[in-house]
Amino acid sequence: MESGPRGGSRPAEPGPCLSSQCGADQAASASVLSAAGAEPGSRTLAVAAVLPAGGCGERMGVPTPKQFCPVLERPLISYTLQALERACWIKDVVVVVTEENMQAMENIIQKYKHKSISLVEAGVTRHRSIFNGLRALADNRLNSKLSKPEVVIIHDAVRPFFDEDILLKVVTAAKEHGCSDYDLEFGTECLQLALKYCHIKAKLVEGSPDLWKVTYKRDLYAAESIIKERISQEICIVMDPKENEEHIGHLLEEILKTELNHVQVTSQALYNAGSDIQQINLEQCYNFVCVNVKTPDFRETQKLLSMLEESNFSLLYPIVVVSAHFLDFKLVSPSQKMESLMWIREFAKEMRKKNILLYGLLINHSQDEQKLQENLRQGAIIITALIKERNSALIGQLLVA
Ligand SMILES: Nc1ccn([C@@H]2O[C@H](COP(=O)(O)OP(=O)(O)OP(=O)(O)O)[C@@H](O)[C@H]2O)c(=O)n1
Ligand SMILES: O=P(O)(O)OC[C@@H](O)[C@@H](O)[C@@H](O)CO
Repeated sequence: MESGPRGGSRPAEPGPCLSSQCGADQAASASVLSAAGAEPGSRTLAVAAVLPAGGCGERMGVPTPKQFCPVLERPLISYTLQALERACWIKDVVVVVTEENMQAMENIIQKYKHKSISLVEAGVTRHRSIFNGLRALADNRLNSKLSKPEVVIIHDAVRPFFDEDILLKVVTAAKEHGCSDYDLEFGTECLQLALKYCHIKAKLVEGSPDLWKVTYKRDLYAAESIIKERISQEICIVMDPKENEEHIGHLLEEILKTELNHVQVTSQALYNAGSDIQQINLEQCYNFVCVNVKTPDFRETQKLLSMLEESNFSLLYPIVVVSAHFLDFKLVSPSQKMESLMWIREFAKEMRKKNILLYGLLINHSQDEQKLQENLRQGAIIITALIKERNSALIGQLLVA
């Protein structure tokens, strides 16, 4: 964290936060930042961020620099940018990358629709990279769009987990606090450098445990597990309200709630294929179970898939769709149904290209209430595993409960 030169600010642009929270949070954060501002009239503080991303990740031991390593098929740095973009009050983000990775970084920005980003060439050490980023902000030489900030957040591109609160704390402290000898003695090398070369007073703010840095290969696995867990907290069951799908759908909902007592399970009806997905409040949900009871078997699944395809919900995270088919195995054997269900294999390949993981599940719709409960429980276990694992090797498979 460094204090930057004073200057104006341009309107904040929300990043690709799929959440509608951005607006409300922005207002709350803006008032905190205004309060932190020393100027009369509660002017909002001009804040920018520099992300050093010019390292080669030697300790990771893989040829790709760790900031570009895929986590659930999206480069790690994109998660860090996404987390920064939740703080809509950060006006500009300068990402510092090596010349050879400049194009790769441009592609990431374009693909994941990151906003307000400028690229600067890295230096041979982390501190030189940071210096290049700061200089670009100070000189305003990158392009006329960059505004001179009062506070600059410096955040390693390889620390993808943090929330807006810690950013606010650090920014507020940067504005408010003077030097603490203790922090300078026992803080990081950055604080020493700030004092030695810039005579800038610094304050150490305690971070949260999730601020850890991806350094070794095991950290990439940990990051992937954390992300998988975060996006598995909500399941939406989709069914047709007019058919007996509703009844079986609610039974499945109850059992999933019991199996996964910390996970939010909701149910939704899809009224017609053309309806806007936002209207049915499926935002921020990355897991769907479609209940198909009557023929044509895939009506609900197809409706949902076309809605998901139209939306961009799968841009940032892979979406799991489980197409659940209820058959009474006494009346219709799974093998009889197999042929019509084979479409799922081809369809799943298509969906995969859109980052939607489609799985099939046959549940024995037994007339015996106790057996049905048992089958639903087994189905719930399979659904849970599919959602938690997000295994792309299993897409298009028909699992049986
Ligand atoms: N010349 C450098 C070196 C590092 N970094 C960045 O500084 C952050 C933290 O550094 P570190 O974890 O040490 O990254 P690497 O230098 O890539 O890793 P290693 O030391 O294992 O080579 C990373 O985002 C890294 O890309 C940078 O911008 N420029
Ligand atoms: O080389 P290490 O992994 O110990 O740390 C790199 C640090 O310099 C870097 O992460 C800064 O954020 C610490 O101030």
